[in-house]
Amino acid sequence: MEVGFLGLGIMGKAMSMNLLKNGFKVTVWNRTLSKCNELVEFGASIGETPAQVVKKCRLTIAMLSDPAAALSVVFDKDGVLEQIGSGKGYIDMSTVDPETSSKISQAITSTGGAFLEAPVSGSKQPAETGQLVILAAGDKGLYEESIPAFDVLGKKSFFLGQVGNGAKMKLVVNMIMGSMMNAFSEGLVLSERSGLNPHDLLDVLDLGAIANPMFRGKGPAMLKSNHSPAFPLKHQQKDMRLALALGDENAVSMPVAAAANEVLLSASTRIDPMYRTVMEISFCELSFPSGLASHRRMLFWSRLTWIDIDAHSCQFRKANSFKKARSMGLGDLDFSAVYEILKMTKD
Ligand SMILES: NC(=O)C1=CN([C@@H]2O[C@H](COP(=O)(O)OP(=O)(O)OC[C@H]3O[C@@H](n4cnc5c(N)ncnc54)[C@H](OP(=O)(O)O)[C@@H]3O)[C@@H](O)[C@H]2O)C=CC1
Ligand SMILES: O=CCCC(=O)O
Repeated sequence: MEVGFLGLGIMGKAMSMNLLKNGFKVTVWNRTLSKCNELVEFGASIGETPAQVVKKCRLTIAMLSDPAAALSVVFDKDGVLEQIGSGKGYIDMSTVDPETSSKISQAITSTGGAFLEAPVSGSKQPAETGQLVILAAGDKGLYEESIPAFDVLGKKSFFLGQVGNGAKMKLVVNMIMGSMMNAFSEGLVLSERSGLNPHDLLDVLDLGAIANPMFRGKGPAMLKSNHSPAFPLKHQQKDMRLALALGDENAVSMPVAAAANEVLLSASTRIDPMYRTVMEISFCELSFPSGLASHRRMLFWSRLTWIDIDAHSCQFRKANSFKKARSMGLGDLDFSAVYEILKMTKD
């Protein structure tokens, strides 16, 4: 079976690799085209544009960051719409809102093409091992045709009916998950500050009624301040924002989710630009290694107080290397980094 794959981020790379390893012919495209090279080593072909991929493949899967990316890949020049039509199927597995999904669906089906939304539950590791949970909705015929691919990508597929239901289910799940991560992080900070050993807390939680794979998997790494990204913070905030909008549309008050969103939002909008500034400071520090002159220069560049510099230099030290730190913001770290933010705001 030949499939196209658009978007080779954390998830798309793992999923397309999985398809290749299981005997599928895969043609890949990514906005940053160089990311296709690793897949080519495993037998993938490259399409230079989304339109080229769709032209070549009867079935094309997309795994893109957010609604803007999902729309751009379909509607922009050289996009999916230029080549989709009767006899071809498009499956968007990105996490987006129901409106985005419906807009894409209408455009695809108006050409005679078939559309399925199929967001997934599960992160980097389940994507690598084919253990995702697939939340499909839309064209039932396309769903059935896609089952061989879904069987490789996931451990269970749900068909949830009309377009929008897959997106809604995914947003509800991630709204719960984002609130859980915030509560978990607060619990870890509270245990530390009140004189308990947070490792004991992990053991206690794991033996009780709220034990779950997320606390078990992420807890020990969080206590080591290891937040290498599986599910980026910026995507969790996007999902929380979209879930809150869904709550608003349905007159559901969600104060817990709204509070969790505030923490996620402050991470990506308030702290992230400061974090980037620290990267600039560090460049200065390299150019002017010591003395008052360099300090003044740093202050001039950053427009922050010394206290800010100290606080954010701590964040800089958490990045594994200077090169990595330069190219990352906090939003690119795993969503478990919300723990660091809660620690900082409670300092
Ligand atoms: N990571 C996870 O645990 C999970 C993620 N998801 C969802 O899956 C989707 C992908 O997540 P993930 O792989 O982690 O994200 P990444 O940030 O790792 O990858 C995002 C992908 O989208 C592409 N992209 C971003 N903006 C555009 C644009 N304007 N036009 C074209 N391509 C664009 C990126 O291209 P480029 O390389 O050029 O930047 C990259 O291929 C998201 O919707 C996320 O919410 C769902 C379940 C789990
Ligand atoms: O959307 C991301 C979900 C991450 C997970 O299920 O662990």
